Amino acid sequence: DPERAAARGDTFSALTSVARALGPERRLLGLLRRYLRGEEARLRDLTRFYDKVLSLHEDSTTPVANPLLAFTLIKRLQSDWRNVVHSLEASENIRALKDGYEKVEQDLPAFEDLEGAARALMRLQDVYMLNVKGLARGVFQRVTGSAITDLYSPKRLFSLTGDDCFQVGKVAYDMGDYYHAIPWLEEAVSLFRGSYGEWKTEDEASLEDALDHLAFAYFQAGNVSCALSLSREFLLYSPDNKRMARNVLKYERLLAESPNQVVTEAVIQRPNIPHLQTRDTYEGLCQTLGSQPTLYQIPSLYCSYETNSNAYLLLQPIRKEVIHLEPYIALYHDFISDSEAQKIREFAEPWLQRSVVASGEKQLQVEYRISKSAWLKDTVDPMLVTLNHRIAALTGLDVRPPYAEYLQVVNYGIGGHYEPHFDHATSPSSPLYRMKSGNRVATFMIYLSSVEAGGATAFIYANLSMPVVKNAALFWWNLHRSGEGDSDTLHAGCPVLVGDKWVANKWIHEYGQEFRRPCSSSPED
Ligand SMILES: O=C(O)CCC(=O)C(=O)O
Ligand SMILES: [Fe+2]
Repeated sequence: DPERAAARGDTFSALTSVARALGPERRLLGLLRRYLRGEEARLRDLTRFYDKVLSLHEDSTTPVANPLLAFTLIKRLQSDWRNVVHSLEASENIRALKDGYEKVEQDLPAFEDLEGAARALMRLQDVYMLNVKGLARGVFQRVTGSAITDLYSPKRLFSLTGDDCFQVGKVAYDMGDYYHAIPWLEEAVSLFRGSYGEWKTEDEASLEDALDHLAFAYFQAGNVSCALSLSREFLLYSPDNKRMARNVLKYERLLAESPNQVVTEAVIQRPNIPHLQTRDTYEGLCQTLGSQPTLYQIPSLYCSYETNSNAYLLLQPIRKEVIHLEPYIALYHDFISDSEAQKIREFAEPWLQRSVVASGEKQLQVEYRISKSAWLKDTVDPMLVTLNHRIAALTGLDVRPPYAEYLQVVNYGIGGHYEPHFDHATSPSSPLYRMKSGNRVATFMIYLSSVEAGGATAFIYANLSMPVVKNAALFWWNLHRSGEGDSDTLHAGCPVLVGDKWVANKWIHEYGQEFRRPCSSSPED
């Protein structure tokens, strides 16, 4: 049933699924409201009984002289107090809350979602060079040396609690990633210190937990002196903890054996995923958000109204901006209308599934592509046929099946991204060839939404990144005229910092285009 909520563990990978998780939370709010009302009424009634009995005791006249008062004293002690003490009201209230929770439970995000969301925060921290302290305070600032740049200014600051930061740090800690664990646990410790003694029912962790994890993370990262001072602080709060006492002795011994440990603070390397050789270039492009002014000074790049001598386009020309020449990349402004974009998002929504990438003959879910996607056949709505005509008119290419794929609609998740990749197949066993219409000669990608920050489309070797332009479409050739893949088309969808990013891909294949894009034996074309 496509209308069902996202599969458990798959909430974080599309913002529309995250938004859908507001539903179960609203139900939980309703349950808690009823519970609170019930408990308030119960406590009000108990207070009334308490006040009534207390006032009898505070009365200066001897209460037992009056037979009515004497009777009620006996009755209270024989019956009223028992009813008060053994009241089932409290457990009935909590039972209703728990039963309600159990009904909602199957629709709640799973632990994998928490992990995915935590990793998203760390990704944003890395790619946009955000500092954790700022993030925890709710600001999105890039800090490089002494320069601070606001990447996004929220209308209302939303800050994280010590327990929130602890959970992010814990995800990194459990993966042995102390590079990320340390700043998040540092923040957790500092926030917990600031609110020590304030009990919060919803918290999973305490100052002691944060100190314990941070001390061990520092030890693992080679910083014994920090490990030692945090462990000592832990013992102030839990002096009876034998394990921590042993750790303190161990750290003291280590420092006595090699005292230079005190000064040489080990520098921890950020964990690097080996598949990404181009990380620095890629992240640089994501940060500059497409502001490459030199680009627009090249005279061969131009703006024009594309008509292609096509009757449709003569009536309604579309503004084309050539962004780059080798590889050729063009942006078509206002390719679709707001309502068309909205309709496409709505058609796709019920069918969205975690995006996959081709790996050999297989399709895999991977950390380097965080989104959900759906394929929309042209039969879903006549509007999609109109869209194909428009693409064909603009590009001069045949986009009728099987010369092009169905429209792939993509919704990115929290910190959603698609790391540098090629759209065309680079292996002869790729599932792309199942269509029997050759490789993906061109990409026509439509921006179906705007984003508040991040989410640019970066072309690694062309050294440019295209900020999301709502309703615009980006076109590029993936293959040289020879049919050879153009390695300069390596591109990526940068992590979405703030916003709900949607794109739609129309991948156009080689076959069917023979007379529209004549081939060439020159590898440069
Ligand atoms: O989202 C983007 O900006 C790029 C998406 C992309 O490259 C893809 O879906 O293949
Ligand atoms: Fe792509």
